[in-house]
Formats: sequence, C-alpha cells, structure tokens
Amino acid sequence: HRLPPGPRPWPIVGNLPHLGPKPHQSLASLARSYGPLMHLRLGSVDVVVAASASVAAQFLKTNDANFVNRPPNSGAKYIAYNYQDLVFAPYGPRWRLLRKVSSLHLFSGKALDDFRHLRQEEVAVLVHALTSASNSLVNLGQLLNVCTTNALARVMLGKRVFGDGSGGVDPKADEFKDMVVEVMVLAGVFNLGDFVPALERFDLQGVATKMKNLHARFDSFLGNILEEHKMNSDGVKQQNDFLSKLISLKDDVDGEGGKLTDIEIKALLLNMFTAGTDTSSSTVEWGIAELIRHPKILAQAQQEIDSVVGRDRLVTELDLPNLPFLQAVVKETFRLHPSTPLSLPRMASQSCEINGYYIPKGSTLLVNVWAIARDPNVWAEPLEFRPDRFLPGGEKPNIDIKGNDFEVIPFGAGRRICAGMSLGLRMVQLLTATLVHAFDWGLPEGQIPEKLQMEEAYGLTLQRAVPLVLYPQPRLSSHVY
Ligand code: HEM
Repeated sequence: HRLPPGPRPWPIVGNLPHLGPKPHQSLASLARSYGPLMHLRLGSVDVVVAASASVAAQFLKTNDANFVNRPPNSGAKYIAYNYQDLVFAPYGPRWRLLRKVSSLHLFSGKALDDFRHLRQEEVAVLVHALTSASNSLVNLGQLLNVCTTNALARVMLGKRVFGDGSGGVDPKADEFKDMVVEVMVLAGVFNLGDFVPALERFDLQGVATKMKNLHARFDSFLGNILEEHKMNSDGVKQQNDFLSKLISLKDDVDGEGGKLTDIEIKALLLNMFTAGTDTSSSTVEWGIAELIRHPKILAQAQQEIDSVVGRDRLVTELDLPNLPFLQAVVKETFRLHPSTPLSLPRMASQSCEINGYYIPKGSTLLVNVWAIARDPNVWAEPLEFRPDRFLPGGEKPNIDIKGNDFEVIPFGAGRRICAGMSLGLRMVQLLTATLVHAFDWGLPEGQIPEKLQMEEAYGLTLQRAVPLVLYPQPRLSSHVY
C-alpha cells in the first residue's frame, strides 16, 4: 500500500496551503520535485495528480473505467442542480441518456453541418461589429464571448440571447459572461468544506453562499427561457432547436428513460452555456494574443488563408480542412493555453495500482493538462509558441488534440472526454481563422507586441489576467464587410 510521493501534509487542512493562488502552476512545480504521479491529502481527501502524458494515459486509457465518476463537490451540489446535470452526473443510465441526447442533436457530424450557417452568421455579425469599431479600441474577449454565446443559443434555443444582432456590447451579455466566469472561479476554488467535512457547515470562504446566489440567478434566467419556449411551442409545428427537442422527448423510447424533467433540461442548458461559451472564446483570445506577440507567424497564417480563400469573402467552415497552418496555430494555442488547466476532476471507484503505487478507493484524480503540455521531456522549448512543431518536419507532425495523444489533451480523454469537443474545436478554428484573415490588429499606444501581458487569472478556466484590448483594422475588400 505504497502511496505515490508528495509533499508532507499539514494537520487538518493537509496540503491545501500548497495549492496557492494558481493551483495548476503550484501543482506543476510540486511535480518537478515529487514526480509526474503525486499524492496529496487535501483535508481528509486523497488526491492524486497526473502530470505527464504517460501517467495520464495510465489513468484515462488503461484504467479509464475506474475513473468515470466525478468526486462529490459543492459546485455540483449548489450550482449544477445537485448532480442532475451531465457534467457531474454519476456514470450510469442517466449520464448515458444526457450524453446521447446532446451528441445526437448538438455535436454529431450531421448536427454540426445542419447548424453551420448559424455559426457563420454569428461570426459575420462579430466581423461587422469589429469593423464598425475599427477606429476605436475593442475588448476582444468580450465581443468573442457574445459571439460564442449567441451562436450556441441559436442552436440550443432557436434565437440569440444577447444584443440586437449588431454584435456590439449589450449590458445583459456582460452580466451573463460575468456569471459564467463566476461559475468557473467558484468551481475552481478548493473549497474547505469539500475536503474537511467538519467545516462544511461553517462555509468559511463563503463559497457555498456565493454558489447558491449564483444558482438562483441562473435558474431564473433558464426557467424563463424554458417557460417561454413551452408557451411558444404549444400547438405550433415542431421547432428544430435543441430545447424544443428536449421538451418533446417521449418516455422510454429505448428502455433507457427518454423523457427529461424540467430540472434536467435546465441543468443541461446550464452545462452547455457554461462549458461551451467562455472556454471557446477565451481560447481564441489567447490565440490572437500569441499571434500579436509573433508577427511573423501571424503573417504566415494570413498568407495561407489569403491563398486559399482570397480577399473577397470571409472564411467558412468548409475552408478549414484546407488550412493546415491555421490548424497548427490552434493546436499550439490549446497546448499552451488549455481552457481547463486541471481538466475536470475524476474519482477512483475502486482502489487500484498505477505505476506500482497504490491509489485508494475514493481518491480524487486531477490531470494537470497544462503541465503535461509544457513537459520539457516531451516538448522542445515548451514555453515557445511554435505552431510548426505540429507540421510535417516538426517534432510532433501527426499529433491530434482530441484525446488520443496524451501529450496534449485540452479536452480530457476517455469515456468522460469533453462532450462538446467537435463544436468547441470548430468554433475556435473558425473564429481564429476569421480574425486573422479579416483584420490586422493594432495595440493601444505605448504597448509593444513582445511585452504583451500574458498573465493567467485564477479559475477552473484559464482567463487572461488582463483582457486583450485592440484596434481592429480591416484588410479584405471593402464589400466583404
Ligand atoms: C475550447 C473548448 C473546450 C474545451 C477546451 C473543453 C474542455 C473540457 C474538459 C477538459 C472536460 C473534462 C473532460 C474529462 O473529464 O476528461 C470537458 C467536459 C465537458 N465539456 Fe467541454 N470543453 C470545451 C468546449 C465545450 C463545449 C463547446 C461544450 C458544449 C456546448 C462543452 C461541454 C462539455 C460537457 C457537457 C462536459 C462534461 C462531459 C461529461 O462529464 O461526460 N465543452 N470539457
């Protein structure tokens, strides 16, 4: 029963103080002392941390069946309708049903193709908004977030949720993004009550209270949408959007219990709107920031798109397979800036052995995807932004980022891999390609590309500490805008 090595725990709180303000960074530096498979004790909970590709593969491939559940946590309890959602559902028939319904109507190849025009329309709205602002500074992350949220809303609800379609800033959109970011910040807090049961009722960090308040705001937003939808769809012919399909599911189509309760429907919408908006928009924001720091790479990406698409129209999703350099830029962005640096936690259903070490039943597994993708034993000059490492002749020409090659797993891996990977990847590629092709980017006066701030903020998702603020300068034929 030899546990993996790790730092010595303090009484009661264990290794919680070791996590510091940015746990993915602290855990990466601890792994440099203790190795890629580490054991920590957070309060009374055993936690194991995987920080190399081969250790992650041991957990998420060889032993994936033992790690298909997520550990109990206050976010699932207070925000995600007490585990009635997809992200935190216990592995079993209800998880399978929620995942199947989402895959079929949102993420399958057919669903993605059916809704391609909606994503492209929303991206065109964003381009229009950026063009109108071309002599002034824009907060790129904010506008990207409006775009990803509206694109998702049109597929899920059949309509935008924010703005008048001009792509400009709507105070409601700001509030919604803040709510999503707050979910990620709260879900990223290592809440004492989750690890020291005796302290749970005192809610010392105030996390549970904030979660309950935030849940109430989301619930009222989602409850209104659901009621409105039910009223509008009464007697009218079947609508094509995801929510209408969820509402009209019938009982037990295939013996797995096909009908969803109102709570399950709201919980699923909550999952998609939180997991599927800021993850994609902030990845694009990081990518554009890297390209601004690397003008030669930006020029090369623009040249590729110009030669495939020309300068008389915007990029479409159908162009993406013909843009290998752009795809390499996106891979490199996901490598250095994975949206969820510690993935989402998993839990050992049974005790098991990994690399000769004992992993106790009930242990929480954290996979440090951020550290894995910067591992100097696997990547040459890991901190450099070098997309050509993914191209023929580079160090990792054939690697994909879809959970098969453990050196870079921004979407996780195994049975509980990101449900929205296909959509997230497409949206990030389309947005990055469009922003690169349609604009040159100017920095505010006094800022220079090499010195652009690249600090990370705290949270379950990787936000920029300083938002990217830029002057967009159109570079295509004027009729395109
Ligand atoms: C940049 C894009 C995205 C990234 C990097 C990302 C990353 C992740 C990661 C790391 C996980 C945990 C996987 C694991 O446990 O192994 C996850 C789960 C999940 N993601 Fe994403 N995600 C992205 C976009 C999306 C989108 C667009 C949606 C939906 C609209 C979505 C919905 C989900 C859901 C529902 C789960 C839970 C799956 C389950 O527990 O079965 N994600 N995502």
